[in-house]
Amino acid sequence: MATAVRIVEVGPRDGLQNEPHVISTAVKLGLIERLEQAGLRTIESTAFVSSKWVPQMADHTQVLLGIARKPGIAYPVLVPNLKGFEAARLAAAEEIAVFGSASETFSLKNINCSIAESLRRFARVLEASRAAGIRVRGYVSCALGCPYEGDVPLTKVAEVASRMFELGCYEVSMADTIGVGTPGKTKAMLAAVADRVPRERLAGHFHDTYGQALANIYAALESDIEVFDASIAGLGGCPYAAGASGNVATEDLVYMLNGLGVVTGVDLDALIDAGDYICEALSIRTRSRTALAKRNKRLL
Ligand SMILES: CC(=O)SCCNC(=O)CCNC(=O)[C@H](O)C(C)(C)COP(=O)(O)OP(=O)(O)OC[C@H]1O[C@@H](n2cnc3c(N)ncnc32)[C@H](O)[C@@H]1OP(=O)(O)O
Ligand SMILES: CC(=O)CC(=O)O
Repeated sequence: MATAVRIVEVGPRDGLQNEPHVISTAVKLGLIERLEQAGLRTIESTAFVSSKWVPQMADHTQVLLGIARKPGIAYPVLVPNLKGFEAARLAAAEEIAVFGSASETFSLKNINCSIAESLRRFARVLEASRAAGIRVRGYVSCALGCPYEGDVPLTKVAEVASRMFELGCYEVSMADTIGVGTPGKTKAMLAAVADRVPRERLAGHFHDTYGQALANIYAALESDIEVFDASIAGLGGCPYAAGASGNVATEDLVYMLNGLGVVTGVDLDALIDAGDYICEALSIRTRSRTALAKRNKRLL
């Protein structure tokens, strides 16, 4: 099992894209700053998608240009196509993430095109990124199930992941978009994908709908995965996956990894402060069990 894990914080993007309460650019920037202060070194900051589809990300350019960037910290942004790439490049993006799906129906609902067409779009984005010196991460949504199709064949999951890797994504994050996976299914999915993509180039992205996210991450750790996406306060969800809950809370992931003696470089107390900040701005209660325990019960 890994002795150190890299956490990709997706709160400012995944965490906020589905919140009915649209928050200001200034608060988003305040959140990113607090996440940096907590020690996170990869912070997915916004999405260059259509503001008609996802109004919560409409201020993407102001967010990316507004970050007081620190050396050693990556601020990837979601990009679905060349139009998004151009806008991200003009906002001086240094890293982007393309996002495909293993389910045909989810691809159509989420990005309005087939899987094959999405891969053609990503090929063009990766070519332009190479020319511009921009790093590209990849996502495969519905790796453990689809809200429209149910089970997704592992051959399809592995095929899409390997295509994204071959196109030049430096890392491919395998996403349980609707949080239906269990540890056994997680291991089987990772084994199928690892036949085609080196394990050290894979990451895990787990939503917590059925309360399985940490268990799935533990299974992924046992499968030699060393990079995990997480969202502050357990925020998150996708507008095209109704009923799915937030991502694994970053606070809960750090608490578990601390207990395992796995190094993350993240300070739990500072992380909980960042969670308080965004929950107050959204007028919601945190979904992190660790933050609740520390704040409400004053344990430890
Ligand atoms: C699992 C997850 O959580 S993934 C994250 C959540 N999902 C998302 O963010 C995806 C949201 N989806 C989208 O933004 C859209 O489906 C897109 C941009 C990917 C494609 O949309 P389409 O309507 O098929 O794009 P199309 O190329 O036909 O253009 C239609 C309009 O969108 C605009 N558009 C296309 N791409 C972009 C973009 N990247 N950014 C902003 N606007 C865009 C076009 O200019 C056009 O605008 P108009 O209607 O004013 O003329
Ligand atoms: C891009 C993502 O956010 C991945 C997913 O949850 O499917």
